[in-house]
Parts: sequence; structure tokens; C-alpha cells
Amino acid sequence: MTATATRVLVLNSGSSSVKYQLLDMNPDSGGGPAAGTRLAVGLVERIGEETSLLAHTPLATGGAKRETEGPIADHEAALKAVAAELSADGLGLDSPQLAAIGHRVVHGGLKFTAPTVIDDAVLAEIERLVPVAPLHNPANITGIRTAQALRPDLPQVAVFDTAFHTTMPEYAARYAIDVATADAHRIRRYGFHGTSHAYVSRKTAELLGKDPSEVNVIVLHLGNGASASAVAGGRCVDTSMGLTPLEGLVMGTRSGDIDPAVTFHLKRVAGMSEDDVDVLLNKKSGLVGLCGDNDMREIRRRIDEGDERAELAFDIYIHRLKKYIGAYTAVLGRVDAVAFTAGVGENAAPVRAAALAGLEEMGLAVDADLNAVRSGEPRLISPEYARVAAAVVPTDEELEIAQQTYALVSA
Ligand SMILES: Nc1ncnc2c1ncn2[C@@H]1O[C@H](COP(=O)(O)OP(=O)(O)O)[C@@H](O)[C@H]1O
Ligand SMILES: CC(=O)OP(=O)(O)O
Ligand SMILES: [Mg+2]
Repeated sequence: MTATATRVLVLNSGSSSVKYQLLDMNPDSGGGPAAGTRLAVGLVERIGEETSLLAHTPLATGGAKRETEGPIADHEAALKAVAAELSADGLGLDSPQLAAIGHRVVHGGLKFTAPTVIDDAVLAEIERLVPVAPLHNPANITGIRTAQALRPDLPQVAVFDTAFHTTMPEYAARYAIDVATADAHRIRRYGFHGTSHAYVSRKTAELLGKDPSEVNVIVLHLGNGASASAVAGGRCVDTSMGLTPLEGLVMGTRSGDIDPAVTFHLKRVAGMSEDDVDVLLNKKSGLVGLCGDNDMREIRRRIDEGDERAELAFDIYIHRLKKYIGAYTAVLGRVDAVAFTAGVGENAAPVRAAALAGLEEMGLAVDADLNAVRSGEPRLISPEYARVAAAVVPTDEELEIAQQTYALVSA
């Protein structure tokens, strides 16, 4: 790495999307903590469909957002299209200012508890974990391989969703199943979205004017994938996702918690195959399974029109969320704040209002005016009298990945 190489490209490859940001980590910082100035941001959606969309905004040049629609077959093609967009703005991957590429990797198992420079052995381990993150790790691997091919000389860093959760106590991480079987197959609760839970719990402490070590926070990361975590003094003590990102909350297309006997029943009685059940629970369940839509905007629109299926889906989603708020209040003993984040948590005021409704005895309340505010900034939505703060705290997985990546390669 040269002294002038202060930029980091972050790739957050999801099952059908890639989010990316190019950041400068050291804009004349005079040795202070790497801030992270965004030079370009973008998103490729609906990869593998006819109507893929690449939206790219070159912030460094002050250029407007450019949207390109048309089929993008796979993650490799998506990354090459992103590289071409960056080049068009003079921000190409060939830049000597690029210090590293940081990758979100969803499953890191037990081995990876910190950001890691990727070599063949690391890549092999991420590959070994594909069966426990089938929607995510393959996309992450393609992202890494494509980036390596474009810039073989650069450090590629993996930042794992699971890392933040490795502090969970054994009694929260273990399933109550035969210990020998669990250990032989490394079956335990790993938890995901950790980069977001870490970032948001820290930002929530900041919003309260406290040090992270002083506060207990329940973080509700509600995106398409969704998870809750209980964070005590900056350390994760429980989280809702498990061996895979299927456990826990009701999600866009995933069932979340379910009696495992449902799967035996589907195979023995309904005649479904292992793969059928996998697809059912991961892709055809959750909100989409309940009402045909996984986008909360569309669900709210349908409810406003009196659609009962959409309303029931919403109620099931909220009921599960409430159960986790209650459970994590008990786990933490004292809660200082409940923080909503990610696409639904940051934007859907009715979800926040419904999730906290009736929890006054637990010290929780929502101020309707504050809850209606739209802003990209962390903000309180609880009235002053509430014993527990409720907040909207926008997540920034890409910034967190960039900071962790830069800290590792510039050390
Ligand atoms: N304005 C909005 N109102 C309600 N829900 C929204 C809004 N914008 C986005 N969402 C929800 O956020 C989801 C995407 O969240 P996001 O955190 O980007 O998910 P992911 O990273 O899993 O793709 C959408 O599926 C939609 O349900
Ligand atoms: C782990 C996980 O569920 O990620 P996402 O929300 O990006 O699907
Ligand atoms: Mg996400």
C-alpha cells in the first residue's frame, strides 16, 4: 500500500443484489480516526432477472444518479458493470489510490471473529460454510473472486456478519440438542447482521450521550432479512438468527421461528423434498408467503385499502417483533434503548408504532410526531417521560466495513 492509497471499495453482495460504496478513509484527517468520505455509492438490484437495475451516484464529481436497466445475469456481471461505472467517473478499480476492497461476508462460522485479509485458506473456509448461508456466502464468494481478478495486487478483506455475535454466552448460543451431535457438526447459533448491530448499538449510545460500555440496547435490524439483538455494554449477549439466517423474526421471504417438526411433516406427509422445504422456508415464506408481497410499502398501501391478508401478515410480523422485545428486555434486565434500523426500521413509522404499542408497562412509548419525522439522522421517537428510549438509528454497514478494512490494511 502506498502512502496515498486511502480509498476503500466496499462490496455488500446479497442474494440478488450488490450494494457498494467507494470511500476515502483519510481526507486530510491529520492522523485522526478514518472518517470515510463517500466518493461513489450504488446498488445493483434484481440480479439474474430481465429487469436488473444499476443505480450509480458519483458523489466525488457531484454527478447525478445514473440508472441503467437491463438484464445482469449474475454477480460477476454485476461487479464488472459496477467497475465500468466507477471507471467512467475516473474512480476505476485501477486507481493507485485504492488501498483495499472490503467485502461483507455473511457466515464466518466460529473461526472468524475479526476482519480478515482473504487468502486461499480463508476463501476455502467461506466456501465450506455455504450450506449454512446458501443465499449469501455464494454471492460473497463471487464478489471476492471477481474483485481479485480485477485487482490481484490489492488486499481483499472479509468483514463477517457473524463476528459481533461471537461474544454471546454459551447458554444463548447453544441449541438444546445432543451435545455430541451439535459439536460434531458445529451446530449452534451464530447470528448475522452483526456489522449493523455493532454499528447501530454504538450510534445509539452516542445518541444518548453515553459510552457504549454504559448502555444496554435492543437493536431491531428490519430489512428484507431481519434480526434482533440484545447488546449489553457494547457486547452482544443474544440475537435472533441462528445456525443460518432463517431463525427469528418474520422477514420479507423467510419464516423465522418455526416448530422444526413442520419440516418433517412437509417431507413425510406433504411429500416435499429437502430442497422444496428449503425454498419454501427461505424464499416463499415470511411476508411474501403470508400475503404475496415482501415490500412493507406495498403492504401498508394494501392495508390502507382494506386488504385483510396484508393486515394479517403485518400483525404476524409485529407480534413476533414484540415477543423479541419482551424476551430481550428480560435477557438484559435493564434496557436503555430500543433502536430501529435498516429499510423497514428506518422508513416504516407504522411498524415502529405497532411494535411498541401497549408496552408502556415496560417503559416504552412512541411520540407520534417524532415517529413521523423523516430523516437520515439518528433520532429519538419516544416522549421525554419514557423510561426506555426508542430511536431510529440508520445503519451503515458499508461505512463500518470500510473502517474495519482500512484499519486492518493501514495498521
Ligand atoms: N419507505 C419505506 N417504507 C416502508 N418500508 C420500506 C421503505 N423503504 C424500504 N422499505 C423496506 O425495506 C426493505 C429493504 O430493506 P434493506 O435494509 O435495504 O434490506 P436488504 O439489505 O435485506 O436488501 C424493503 O423490502 C421494504 O420492505
Ligand atoms: C444475513 C441476512 O439475512 O442478510 P440480508 O438481510 O442481507 O439478506
Ligand atoms: Mg441488508
